[in-house]
Order: sequence, then structure tokens, then C-alpha cells
Amino acid sequence: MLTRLDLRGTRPSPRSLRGILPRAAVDVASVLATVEPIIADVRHRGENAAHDYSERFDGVRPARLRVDPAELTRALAALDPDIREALEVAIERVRKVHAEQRRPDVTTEVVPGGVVVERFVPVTRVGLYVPGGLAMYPSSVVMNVVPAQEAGVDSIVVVSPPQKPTGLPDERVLAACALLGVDEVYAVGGAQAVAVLAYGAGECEPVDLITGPGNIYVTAAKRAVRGVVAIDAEAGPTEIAILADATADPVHVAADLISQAEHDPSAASVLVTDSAELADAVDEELARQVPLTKHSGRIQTALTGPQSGTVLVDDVDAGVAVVDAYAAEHLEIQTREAGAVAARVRNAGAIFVGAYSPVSLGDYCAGSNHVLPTGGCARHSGGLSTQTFLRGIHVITYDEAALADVARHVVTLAEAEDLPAHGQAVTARLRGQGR
Ligand SMILES: NC(=O)c1ccc[n+]([C@@H]2O[C@H](COP(=O)([O-])OP(=O)(O)OC[C@H]3O[C@@H](n4cnc5c(N)ncnc54)[C@H](O)[C@@H]3O)[C@@H](O)[C@H]2O)c1
Ligand SMILES: N[C@H](CO)Cc1c[nH]c[nH+]1
Ligand SMILES: [Zn+2]
Repeated sequence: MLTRLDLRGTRPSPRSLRGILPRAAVDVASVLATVEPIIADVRHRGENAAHDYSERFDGVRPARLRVDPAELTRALAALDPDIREALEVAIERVRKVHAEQRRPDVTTEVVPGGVVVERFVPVTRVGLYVPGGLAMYPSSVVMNVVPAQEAGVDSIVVVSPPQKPTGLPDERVLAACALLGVDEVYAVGGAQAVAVLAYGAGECEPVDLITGPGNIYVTAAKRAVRGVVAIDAEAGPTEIAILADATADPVHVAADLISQAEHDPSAASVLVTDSAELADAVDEELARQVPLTKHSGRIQTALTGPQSGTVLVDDVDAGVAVVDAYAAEHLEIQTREAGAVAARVRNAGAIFVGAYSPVSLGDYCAGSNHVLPTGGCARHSGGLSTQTFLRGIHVITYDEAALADVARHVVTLAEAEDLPAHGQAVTARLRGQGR
């Protein structure tokens, strides 16, 4: 069922691997031309333009951009008790991990009288995108809001697409916002939501940072407004890569490939293995399991698209080179000595180790974050964390003696760079001291 790429007997370089590994035919850059006019229109026409795009893409025109806080309270009161309990468990575990991620301020005494402090200060106002097209994501409320709260962000805004027929975001998304004490929510999704956050519209004041996952339009829109606001890593259509050897259970491997293909027809599921027998068994399992799933149509599309496939390699070492070149959002290691293999991987959004750590656990209740880099961005970026919402500000305090002690070197470097006024800003303070 999965397209096969046979690399046995070859050792391609990381660069050539990038060119041949499975990847989506439509990339973020190619969607920029679609989202840029939407962003420009919302920037100029504001709330009305946002509603026009909701009508076009979500099939409903919200009565108001801002969700009445009473709707949030009502949604929480109406929430199924089992969903509430599961969300509470997820919140508790995610909070436990993210509370420990906050780095303390760091004070370094460089020399006596010369101190540099790195002070971590939360971003003032953040906009959190919660998807709501093909599936509903109350779990993404948790994954965005908890780290922002742990960082100490004052002003937290959630946006999520309006649903038919109410024109409000999904009920469970609203309930999760209420559970976490977020009361500023806007009924808008896609590129139009990113524009509302970046430039402001209606009651929504612009934010400083936009985070959160979304489909390719949301991801492209975040890239388009980068610089006007900060964004987290590009967290687009979901990907799973599984590095497995002959010890892996094909039933589990197939179930995990399917689980992430379920998100989106453009989701990617990639198996990397040194066992042709496992690859065959996984194909058989996919053929058995896919028709039994609720969303078999989009799963089938995702698994048979150019972004998915099986890569056959000579051994696990060659497999590590492949998964490093691929830089998956999620990487599962289902091999002998999985912990040691995982320790050798450099590029992945998150690594799930061994038979009992499926990606679905991380999607909801592991305590880790599920907003993770896609499209190869794991080569340079990490997933959402408490640190994403903090900026390090250097605070420099030197006394006169400490400045005098290093003045000669500052002047030398300033003159070497042909910027002598830089040196004079130091010597002006020390005149009369014979320096
Ligand atoms: N990487 C991560 O961390 C992560 C986490 C969770 C979900 N995801 C991904 O988030 C995505 C959620 O996607 P979704 O579609 O369900 O919800 P979504 O909220 O991301 O997208 C829905 C919006 O897409 C816009 N849209 C749809 N078709 C359009 C078109 N032709 N032109 C312009 N805009 C259009 C609409 O405005 C709509 O409101 C999935 O791809 C999933 O894999 C990623
Ligand atoms: N796998 C998605 C991207 O990390 C997150 C998610 C939310 N709900 C289910 N799954
Ligand atoms: Zn998922």
C-alpha cells in the first residue's frame, strides 16, 4: 500500500536524501500566493473581510467576531463529564512538564563590578490558533494556553474557525478555553484569523506573537506575517516517521501510521525499516485496518500521496541517517535498544521511544507538547514550550573601575571596525583618570 523507496546498498548524502525522501507535492511557499491577498484584505477591511472569508471557507458568517464570554461558561457547563476529566488530566500533565521548562534568570559576574543578567520576560499579548476544519482540537487549546500561562503571559487570545450552524468555534474548544480561564476568543480561522491577530480587527487588538498548529493555509499565513509579529515553528499538516526493525509489531506500526494520517489528506506517514518482512506485514495491516477506520477516505489519500511511503535501508544506522534527513514532526523508534537509537537522532520535533509510547499519547496526555515543527523545520526549530513565550533581555551593569579595566580593548576593537566614536563613548567617561 505504501510506495516503496529502496535505499539498500546505497549511502546517499543528507543533501541527496532530502531530494528523494517522501514529501508533500504542495508546500508552504506555494500557498503564500493564496493567503497574501486574504491577509491584505483583512488588514484593510477588518472584521467584515474576516467574516466574508469565514462565509467562503467555513460556510458560515459569525454574528460577532468576538465570542461572548457567556458562551464559554455555557459550553463548559454543557461539557461531557468524561471529556472534562480527560482534559483535566491532560492539563495537569502538560502543566507539570511546562512549569519546569521556564528558565530562571541568569546572573553572571563577568569581572568584579561587571555583571550581565539574562532576564526572561513574557511576551505581552499572544494569539493562539486552535484548528477546526476537518477535526476539532480542544487538546490544542491545552497545548497552547498552558505554556503561555506558565511563562506568565498577561493577555491570551484564542482564535478558532466558526462552525455551522452556530457561527461559533467548536463547543469543546470553547469549554477548554473556559476550563483554562481564557475569556478572549474570536470566531475566525485560516489565514483570515492570522491576519486578525497580526493587524487587529474589530474588538481584537494586535498581538505580539502567534503560535499554534493549522493546515497549510494557516502555516503559510503565519510565515507571511512573520516580522510583523513573532511566530512559533511552522506547525503544519501532521507527520509521523517510524524507524522500526524486525522486532516491531506490524499491527502497532500500521495503527500509528494511520493515526496521524487521520488528520488531513495532506498528512504524511513514513516507515523507515531494515526489514522487508516488516514492510510487507505493515502493508498487509494497513490494508486490513484502513477500511475499518471512521475517516478511511482521507487516511487513504494521505497514505497514498507522495508525502507518505516506506524507505528500505540496510540497517538501523542507515535508518538514523534517513530520519535525520527527513526531520519528522513525530518520530517513533520501534527497534531493539530503542532508547540508545533515539539518543543518536538529531532532527525530530518529538521522539517516541519503544512499544508503549505511541504518538497519540503525546497528542493528548504524555505531558509533552503536540505543537511541533513540520516540513523539515525540525532541522532548525523545536516544538512549542514555555520558553517560546519568553524573551531573554540582557541587563548590563558595569561600575567605573570595571569599565576602566576593559576600556583599552573596546577602543581597539572600535578602531579596528572603523567606528572610533564607539571608543570615544567609553573614553569620554574616563577622562581625567589618565586612561
Ligand atoms: N504540527 C502540529 O503541531 C499540528 C498539531 C495539530 C494539528 N495539526 C494540523 O492542523 C491541521 C488542521 O487542519 P484543519 O483543516 O482541520 O483546520 P484549520 O483550522 O487549520 O484550517 C481550517 C481553515 O482553513 C482555511 N481554508 C480551508 N480551505 C481553504 C482554501 N482553499 N483557501 C484558503 N483557506 C482555506 C479556512 O479558512 C478554514 O477556516 C491539520 O493539517 C493537522 O494535521 C498540526
Ligand atoms: N498529532 C497532532 C500534531 O502533533 C496533534 C493532535 C491533536 N489531536 C490529535 N492529534
Ligand atoms: Zn494527532
